[in-house]
Amino acid sequence: MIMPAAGSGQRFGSQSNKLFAILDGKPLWQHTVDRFQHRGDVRQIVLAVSEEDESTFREQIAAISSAAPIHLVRGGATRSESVGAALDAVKKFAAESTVANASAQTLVAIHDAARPLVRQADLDRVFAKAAETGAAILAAPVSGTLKRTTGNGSETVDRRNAFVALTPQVFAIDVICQAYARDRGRLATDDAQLVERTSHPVLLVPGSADNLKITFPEDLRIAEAILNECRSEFV
Ligand SMILES: Nc1ccn([C@@H]2O[C@H](COP(=O)(O)OP(=O)(O)OP(=O)(O)O)[C@@H](O)[C@H]2O)c(=O)n1
Ligand SMILES: C[C@](O)(CO)[C@H](O)COP(=O)(O)O
Repeated sequence: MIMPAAGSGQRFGSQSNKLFAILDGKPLWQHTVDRFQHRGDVRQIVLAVSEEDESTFREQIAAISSAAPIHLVRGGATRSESVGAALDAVKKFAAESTVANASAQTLVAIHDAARPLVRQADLDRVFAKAAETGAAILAAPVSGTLKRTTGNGSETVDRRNAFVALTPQVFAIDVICQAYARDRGRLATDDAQLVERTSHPVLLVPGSADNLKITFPEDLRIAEAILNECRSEFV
């Protein structure tokens, strides 16, 4: 598991990292880690964090029990740079693993630390599809009408076959490593975009729309309501 957690949370507007905001009694990032900690198919969690947040993450990690070891790496100025740094650590872990043929079997799941509400059923499906194809991501079908600005107004975008990418985005380790080796540093707002550039197909697995990314302050209140409403979906 790679969890990019080194953002500045500008749209959230708080003084500290939005991932330390309290959701249902504990920091937001810990809910996200919880979604993967107890699955049994996650061997390692690598959090990419900023220099200024590192000590706070270390303190909070020390205070929790974790089934899968949590490692910290220094994130970068963009989400892709943060993921690239974490990927270096995962490659080293896989190469040193005592599990027979670990590298070949290893899937790398990349999930925003700001998405605490991913459902176990969705995880089961995207992990299974990635194991089958080498590249699969959760994505939510577009339910509204899509518009795009034009020079003097707007136009409607055909929403058939249109999805909003979610996370986790799950890849065979050689697939994601080749993609990052080829395009690390080139602008990409998600990881699948880098894999698409290698012409490796990326399968979309329909995921729950409530797998929301905590971006704005109101998203935290929405997340609290969803968690209270259907807690059993997330354990
Ligand atoms: N340089 C960056 C930027 C983002 N992220 C992480 O990528 C995820 C998705 O990014 P986003 O929600 O955009 O977080 P921020 O970049 O912090 O938000 P903003 O764009 O509002 O500053 C978050 O878990 C964030 O911590 C990261 O690890 N490194
Ligand atoms: C990766 C992602 O969550 C997929 O929708 C999204 O692209 C992250 O974008 P952000 O601007 O870094 O939040």
